[in-house]
Amino acid sequence: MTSTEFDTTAAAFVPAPATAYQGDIARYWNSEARPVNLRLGDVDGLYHHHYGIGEIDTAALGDPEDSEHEKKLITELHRLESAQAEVLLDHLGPIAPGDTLMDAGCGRGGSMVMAHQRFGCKVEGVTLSSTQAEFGNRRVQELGIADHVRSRVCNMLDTPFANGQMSGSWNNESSMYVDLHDLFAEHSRVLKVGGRYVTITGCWNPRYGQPSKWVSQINAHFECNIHSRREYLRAMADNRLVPQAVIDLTPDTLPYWELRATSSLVTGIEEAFIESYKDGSFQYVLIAADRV
Ligand SMILES: C[S@@+](CC[C@H](N)C(=O)[O-])C[C@H]1O[C@@H](n2cnc3c(N)ncnc32)[C@H](O)[C@@H]1O
Ligand SMILES: CC(C)=CCC/C(C)=C/COP(=O)(O)OP(=O)(O)O
Ligand SMILES: [Mg+2]
Repeated sequence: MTSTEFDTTAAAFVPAPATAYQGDIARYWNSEARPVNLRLGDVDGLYHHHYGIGEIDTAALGDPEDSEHEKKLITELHRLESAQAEVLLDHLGPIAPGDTLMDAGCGRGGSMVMAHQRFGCKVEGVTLSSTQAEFGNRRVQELGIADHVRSRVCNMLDTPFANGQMSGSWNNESSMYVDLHDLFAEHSRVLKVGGRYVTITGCWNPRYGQPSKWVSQINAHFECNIHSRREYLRAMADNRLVPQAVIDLTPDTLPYWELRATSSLVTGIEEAFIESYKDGSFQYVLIAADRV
């Protein structure tokens, strides 16, 4: 094994879940195969489990009566999901090819591939799902980048990485499955001083008062526990993560949801996202923080 290669035996090891809840989440993602995720990923081989941002390209969508319309709609939804990951990566700051990044809750690995393609760096992903880790590792083998990008089955609250090993780390729609104090303690441990942490997440808005019925519906749909914006900022402050940018992406994600609601790939959760974003009870937020 050369110094640039990963030890793939570590990627194949599947530990027992730390809690019964984590076992539920592992089972959930092991059996997930929704067309809204797989058909979008098939567009260019980047498989995401997050949502999209940006304006709809109506010219690319063309005429709704066109026989190719559904295919164009899928391509457009996928473009918006990749645009979301690009915005997350924009906020990591300068990353060098010799750096390592951590993707906490990496899903099928689309964001990790994009990070490597942009920075040339190593990317370590952790997910509770062995199906997702195998999928991600197969994909990077096909792309010939398995020496730089690796997924493993691992609890993001208790990773095998060394103190200060990471130049940057992120959660892309994966922080609603864990306690935020435990999560940010782990990011703070693995990040070097001066490293950057970024999250894009859905959070309930403290200005609304308490989680709305729509937020409760989203929690039940995904078996997750959405936190408030206040909780994010407090848990970061308690763990040496100092926000450098807090961006409300809610207006940028609404077009994605409104377009998705017209597609054949709807899953039934579209109304809860659209209504909660519109009534102000739920927000789609990016937070970038410096590890100090
Ligand atoms: C909605 S998906 C997001 C996937 C990915 N970040 C993306 O943008 O495509 C949520 C992910 O969080 C992971 N996850 C949830 N709790 C976790 C934990 N305690 N440790 C590691 N991964 C976890 C799940 O396994 C799943 O991969
Ligand atoms: C913003 C919030 C609250 C996200 C919850 C986490 C989640 C399930 C994200 C999308 O995953 P997915 O891409 O598998 O979902 P879907 O099948 O709906 O596209
Ligand atoms: Mg999806």
